[in-house]
Amino acid sequence: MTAPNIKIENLHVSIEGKQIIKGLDLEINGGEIHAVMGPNGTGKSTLASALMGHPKYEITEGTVTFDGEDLLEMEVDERAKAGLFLAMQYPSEISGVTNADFLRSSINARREEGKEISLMKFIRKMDSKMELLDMDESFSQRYLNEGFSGGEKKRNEILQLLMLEPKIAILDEIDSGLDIDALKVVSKGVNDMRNPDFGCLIITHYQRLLNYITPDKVHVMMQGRIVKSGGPELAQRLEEEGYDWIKDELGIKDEVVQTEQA
Ligand SMILES: Nc1ncnc2c1ncn2[C@@H]1O[C@H](COP(=O)(O)OP(=O)(O)OP(=O)(O)O)[C@@H](O)[C@H]1O
Repeated sequence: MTAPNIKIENLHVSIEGKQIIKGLDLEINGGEIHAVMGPNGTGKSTLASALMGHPKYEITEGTVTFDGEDLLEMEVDERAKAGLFLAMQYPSEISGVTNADFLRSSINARREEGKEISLMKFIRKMDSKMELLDMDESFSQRYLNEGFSGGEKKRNEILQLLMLEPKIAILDEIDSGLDIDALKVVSKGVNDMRNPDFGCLIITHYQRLLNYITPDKVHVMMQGRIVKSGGPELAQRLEEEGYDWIKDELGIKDEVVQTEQA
C-alpha cells in the first residue's frame, strides 16, 4: 500500500455566493501531522466541510486529489469509504443509535460484503480503544453524543478515529472546551494513530494542543489562504505574539474590511 496523500491546489470555496476560500494550497502525506491555525472567520472550518463534501460549500475553482483520485468528484459516503475522516467542531447527537452500533456500522460500511468485522473482534477493539481514552464502558451503549458533555463529545470523536482508522483525518478544534486531563487523553489518542499510513490535519487556535501532539508542519490561514508555513516554532510565536506580525509582514489589511470589499 502506498502512503496516503491529499493534495489541494488553488482551492476556492464559496458559501451562498460569498467567497470564503480564495486559492488554498496544501498537501498532506501519510506519516505527517499538519496544524492549521488562523484568526476567527478565515475559513478553517469551511476548508474541513468542503473537503468532506458538505453540499452548502461550493467549490468554484481548484482541485483536490486523494490518493491520486479526484476527491471533488466523489459523493460524501465515497470520501469516507476512501478513508477520509472529519472530526467536527460540533458533533451531532443521534437519538436511538448507540455508540457501538454506529461504530460497527461505520466500520462495516467501509468493508466489502462478507468481510464485516466479527462481533468479538469489534468488542475487543472497542474495549481497548475506550480504555486508552479513559472512557467509561457505559458510553458504548449510550445514544450517539446524546447528553454528552462537550469534552465527552470530543473524546468520542477520537474514539471514532481510532476505531475507523482512516487514511487522512481532519480534526476541527478537537481541543476547544477540553480540561487539561481531557486534552492529554485526546492527544494520546491522536498520537496512538501516528504511523506511515495515516496523515492528519489539525485545526486549532491553541498552541497548547501542539505541546502534546507535535506537528510536522504549522500553517497560518488568513483571508481564505495559507499565508505562512513553518514548523512547531511558528505555533509558539503565534501564541506569544498573535497574528499582527504576519499581517504586517505580508501587508494584509483588516479581515472584515477586506471581505466587504471583495
Ligand atoms: N453556512 C454558512 N452560511 C453563511 N456564511 C458562512 C457559513 N459558514 C461559514 N460562513 C462564513 O464563512 C466565514 C468563514 O467561516 P469558518 O467557520 O470557516 O471560519 P473559521 O476560520 O473556522 O473560524 P473560527 O476560528 O471562528 O472557527 C465566516 O465569515 C462565516 O461567517
